[in-house]
Amino acid sequence: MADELLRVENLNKAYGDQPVLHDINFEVNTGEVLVLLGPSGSGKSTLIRCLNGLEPYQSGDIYFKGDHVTPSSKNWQKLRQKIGMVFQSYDLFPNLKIMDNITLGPIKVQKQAKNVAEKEALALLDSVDLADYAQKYPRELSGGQKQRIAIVRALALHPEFMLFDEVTASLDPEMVRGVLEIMLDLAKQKMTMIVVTHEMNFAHQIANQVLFLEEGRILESTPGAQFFTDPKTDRAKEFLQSMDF
Ligand SMILES: Nc1ncnc2c1ncn2[C@@H]1O[C@H](COP(=O)(O)OP(=O)(O)OP(=O)(O)O)[C@@H](O)[C@H]1O
Repeated sequence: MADELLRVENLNKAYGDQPVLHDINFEVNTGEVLVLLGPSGSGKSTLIRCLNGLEPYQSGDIYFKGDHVTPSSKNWQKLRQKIGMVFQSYDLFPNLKIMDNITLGPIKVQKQAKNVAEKEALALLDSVDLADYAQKYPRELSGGQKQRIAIVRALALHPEFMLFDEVTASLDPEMVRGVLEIMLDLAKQKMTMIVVTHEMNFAHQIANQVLFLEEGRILESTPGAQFFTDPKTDRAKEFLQSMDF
């Protein structure tokens, strides 16, 4: 397919002798948002971590823009540079100011000139209404602000797609909206994303495609618009009900 960005074929993953992902197959097209849903322990985080090379997997194939990538290969390094990842815990460096947290990667890894990296960081900070915080330390920010910085830090590396793993799960309710709005904006700008979330209204708004996992298997792969109005499986219906959707 012309605009296919990522394809996963028959991915299997076990922790020790406990299988956690079984024959996972899916693809994501450029500009699309794939939302992973499923009960706790169904394997969503593990799948995201396999895609980013944080977890080895036992078998299966991953293709990026049609190229086969394997964790031991050079092109895997290239793939990782194209991926922006944001986790539940923001992982900002506590001893670095916000500006330095954001520009560290662009300067050290991508060899950008400091003034160029800082100019872009300021523009990104401005886009999330945090330009005034450039010279502050992470401890001076709220959880929601830190998470917005974590997103900006990932964007500063010019990723071709973004992985978001429950980025609002540890935030106070009043902080959640600001972070989700940034993700909705990114979707409008056609950033390709894979998103794990427990926020069903947000998932409904953002998903082009939903993968519903249970016990490490994809029970359904359904267009977002349909999943939330007419899921294919009873398990997905029960799941949505359990999430008060
Ligand atoms: N590092 C690990 N070592 C061993 N087992 C693990 C490890 N990480 C996860 N698991 C197991 O793998 C399975 C899938 O976990 P995973 O965290 O991927 O689920 P999840 O769908 O993201 O759950 P949640 O919604 O609660 O975050 C679970 O049975 C979990 O206990």
